[in-house]
Amino acid sequence: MVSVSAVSAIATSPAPAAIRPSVTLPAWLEVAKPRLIPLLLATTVGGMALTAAWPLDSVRLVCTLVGGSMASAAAGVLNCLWEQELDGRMQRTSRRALPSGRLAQRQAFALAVGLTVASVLVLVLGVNALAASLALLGLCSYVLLYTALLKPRTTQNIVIGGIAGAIPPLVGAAAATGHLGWSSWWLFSLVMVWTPAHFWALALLLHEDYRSVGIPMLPVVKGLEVTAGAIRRYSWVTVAMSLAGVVALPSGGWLYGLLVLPFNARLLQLSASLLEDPSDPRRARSMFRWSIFYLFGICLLLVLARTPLASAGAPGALVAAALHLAPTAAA
Ligand code: HEM
Ligand SMILES: CC(C)=CCC/C(C)=C/CC/C(C)=C/COP(=O)(O)OP(=O)(O)O
Repeated sequence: MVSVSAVSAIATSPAPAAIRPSVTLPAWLEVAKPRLIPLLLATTVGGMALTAAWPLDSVRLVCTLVGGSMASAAAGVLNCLWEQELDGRMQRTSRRALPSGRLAQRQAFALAVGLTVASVLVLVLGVNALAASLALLGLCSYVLLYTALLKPRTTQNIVIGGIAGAIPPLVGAAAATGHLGWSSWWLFSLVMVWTPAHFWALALLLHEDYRSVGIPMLPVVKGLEVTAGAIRRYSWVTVAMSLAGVVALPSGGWLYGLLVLPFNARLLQLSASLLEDPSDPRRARSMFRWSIFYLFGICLLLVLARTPLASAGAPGALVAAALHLAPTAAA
């Protein structure tokens, strides 16, 4: 896998073929796409923090994160297997373990099966059947819906295929409570509307690579301006959706609502800047990086909102303190 720093190189280098990953991972680890997993787990924890069952006991928490990581890793390996030939033809991915022959297909397949079985076992035995089923649904929707069906066919591949990446919050909520409340669907929706700004910013940097292999990503088919316009619109939708977190949280919504504002302001600023010059790789790169920081930030705020201080209803406490002080001041 190519790291973000390699993405930087893509954006600035006139010869993308010369790009090297900043860190070379062992082949078996690389195919599991490990760099994506921390953010997928952060959204899983976000899904948990939205439930009344937060905080979870540590065994359940650890089993969910281990099982979720293994399901995501299995999905990554299956994606690499499915796209082995395509990856070999794209400059960004041609050095991946399968196309470059560092890992045999049979070994990768055994790894994917092993990870899937282990993930289901950990989730069923350590969490519950709903969390296990949702993790399997996430895996299947990434591999079958996004990778096999949509990616080679439509510019809306990542909009509909975004379902896969939005499932981890549902896994988190299911792990916490055994069912899916509307607040878990809120975080699911937020990740879905966040995905276009995240991915199309990267696609602006990589559009020539996608064009060369005929993958109909939005900038390839509709051009850079249309893509930047779409990123701008989805950024607005993401901002609007993020604000609903104030009511989705069982407590501490006020703190979340306050602290999410700078994250949103920066998202809108970067999307406006990108629209001014969609061909500027620095702007696209900033947008891509912020998208990742943004979603981590949202999940962190959801957890912060459920800390005892925030849950105590601090605005109420502030008002009470002010009322208490007022007579003293008047006297
Ligand atoms: C359809 C949905 C998505 C698509 C098409 C997509 C696509 C991509 C691509 C192509 C990369 C570059 C990978 C590389 O360097 O090889 C990337 C990076 C990344 N994606 Fe996404 N993504 C999607 C959704 C998500 C979701 C839901 C998350 C987590 C919640 C996520 C987290 C990340 C992270 C953390 C990176 C940076 C990896 C690094 O440090 O190298 N993505 N994404
Ligand atoms: C619950 C569960 C297991 C959910 C799985 C979610 C999951 C693994 C989402 C990954 C989304 C993603 C990073 C796609 C990469 O696009 P790409 O495959 O087009 O990127 P590439 O060109 O780098 O291969």
